[in-house]
Amino acid sequence: MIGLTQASLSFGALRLFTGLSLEVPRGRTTAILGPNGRGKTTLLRAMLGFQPLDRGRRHGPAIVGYVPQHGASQAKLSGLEVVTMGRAARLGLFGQPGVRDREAARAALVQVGACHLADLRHDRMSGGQRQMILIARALATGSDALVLDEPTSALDLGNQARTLSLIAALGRAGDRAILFTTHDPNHALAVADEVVLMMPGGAVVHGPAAAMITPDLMAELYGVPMHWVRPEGPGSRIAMLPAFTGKDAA
Ligand SMILES: Nc1ncnc2c1ncn2[C@@H]1O[C@H](COP(=O)(O)OP(=O)(O)OP(=O)(O)O)[C@@H](O)[C@H]1O
Repeated sequence: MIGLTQASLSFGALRLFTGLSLEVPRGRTTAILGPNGRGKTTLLRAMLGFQPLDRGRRHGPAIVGYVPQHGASQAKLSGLEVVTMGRAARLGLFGQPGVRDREAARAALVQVGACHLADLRHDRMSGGQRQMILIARALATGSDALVLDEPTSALDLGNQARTLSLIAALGRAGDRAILFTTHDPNHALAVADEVVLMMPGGAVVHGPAAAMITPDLMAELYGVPMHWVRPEGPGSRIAMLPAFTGKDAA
């Protein structure tokens, strides 16, 4: 569906990836993890076809639903108007959205549970509301591929949970290739089938989420010890946390 074949990219001495082959098929969800500045956004942009490669090939649909990191507010546009912008790539140069485009936008709002935001100005929405509108805009493209750059990073815990549940539900529907970046291994483990680790030093490894989200690999990725926390009780979920010295240190 969407992927790279034998792809290499460096910025001067900074080697982002070399000979990387990565495929996100329809019905699968892939998460990308790596330290700050390692190249996660650039890898997404390469998958989208926005970032030229030094070597190798990108393949995928011409139209991809894209949710950028900290998506800018679309001043003065209503929620529905922002979502309708997702149809732009399907209109001609001077084309105006028609009935089908407005229907697609409304359907996307329903899908993310944000109909109540249709008439609210995007620049007056909270961060979580804006994010739902930007995800709806990506869905309104009608693309089979959905790419999200740190979709939870600016959100409170409630909105993180809602956004993760939505991505997981879209994944379970099985009709899209989904790719997202995250700084939280727990989010990757809960939502993704496959995980890509952009290791310090230039290596990129990928595989099934359960094989990639381990204390050893996470410690190597982030440079701090990591450990599992196994809570008890119904509804609890195993979590991976970094070890650090807190106020209770001896
Ligand atoms: N067009 C460019 N030319 C040169 N360097 C670039 C270019 N685009 C990005 N970089 C550099 O590539 C590196 C990776 O940036 P990128 O934004 O992809 O990292 P990231 O892993 O998404 O970071 P973060 O977790 O902080 O969001 C950074 O050092 C950045 O400055």
